[in-house]
Amino acid sequence: MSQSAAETAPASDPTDAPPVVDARDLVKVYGRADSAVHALDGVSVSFDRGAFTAIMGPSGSGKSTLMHCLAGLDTVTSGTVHLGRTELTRLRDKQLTLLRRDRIGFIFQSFNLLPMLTAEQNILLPGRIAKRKHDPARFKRIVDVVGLGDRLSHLPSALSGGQQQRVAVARALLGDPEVVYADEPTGNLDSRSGAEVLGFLRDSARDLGQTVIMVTHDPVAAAYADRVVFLRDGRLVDEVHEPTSETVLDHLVKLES
Ligand SMILES: Nc1ncnc2c1ncn2[C@@H]1O[C@H](COP(=O)(O)OP(=O)(O)OP(=O)(O)O)[C@@H](O)[C@H]1O
Repeated sequence: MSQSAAETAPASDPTDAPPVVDARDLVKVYGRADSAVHALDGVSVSFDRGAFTAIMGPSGSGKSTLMHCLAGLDTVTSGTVHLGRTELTRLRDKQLTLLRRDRIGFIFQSFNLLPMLTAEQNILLPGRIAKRKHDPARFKRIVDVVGLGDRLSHLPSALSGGQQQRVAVARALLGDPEVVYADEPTGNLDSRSGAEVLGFLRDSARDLGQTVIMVTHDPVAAAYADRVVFLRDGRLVDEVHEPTSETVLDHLVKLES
């Protein structure tokens, strides 16, 4: 780069930015000796800021294990996981709990809302537990984006499945986490509500620079991502950029054959 170009380059050139999440040579073995299962068998993968990535593969290929190891929900047998500059795989349980609370957002298939709290209280709960002040402008923006404005005082039981998952999405996004992990986020939703939730995840990546990593079985859901990585037998075997449901399905069929 010439000197003048270097002088005018933005202070944080995204091409220089380290990945938000970086996994190197991950191995996860469950059980011992004869009953040992190599759920992850040397996986190296990284995820850039603002990227929406889907993890796919046949049943038992290691998708959930990979996500749990990336998110510090499970320990690895060997290998490293970094979140930014922090090596998760070196942290003790208490430090991991704080890291998950403060730096990671989670969205689960079963929504995981507290039934006695309103939608608004559910969205604000992680911040209250962490004794973090929330940014009212961000709260309003996220609630508007996910279309919950007139439902905030409702209990989860008075909300549809799609609305409950939107509460979970808003809850995951509010604290401005470095990464959001979504585990089959549309598994319990009809196709229209599922499409809405996936649209919010895609928009949060594009508009808010949110890094999103999603495990899914559904090629239609994966097509909302920027990139799909494929696992088979605990190994990363393929990836597709700018996926469509057809290209994802083609790859899955090849993997299963
Ligand atoms: N706690 C555990 N103890 C023993 N084996 C396990 C455990 N968790 C997962 N496994 C095994 O590890 C392998 C990978 O499982 P994992 O759940 O990660 O796959 P997956 O791709 O998410 O599967 P699915 O699509 O069916 O949810 C499988 O062989 C599974 O049986």
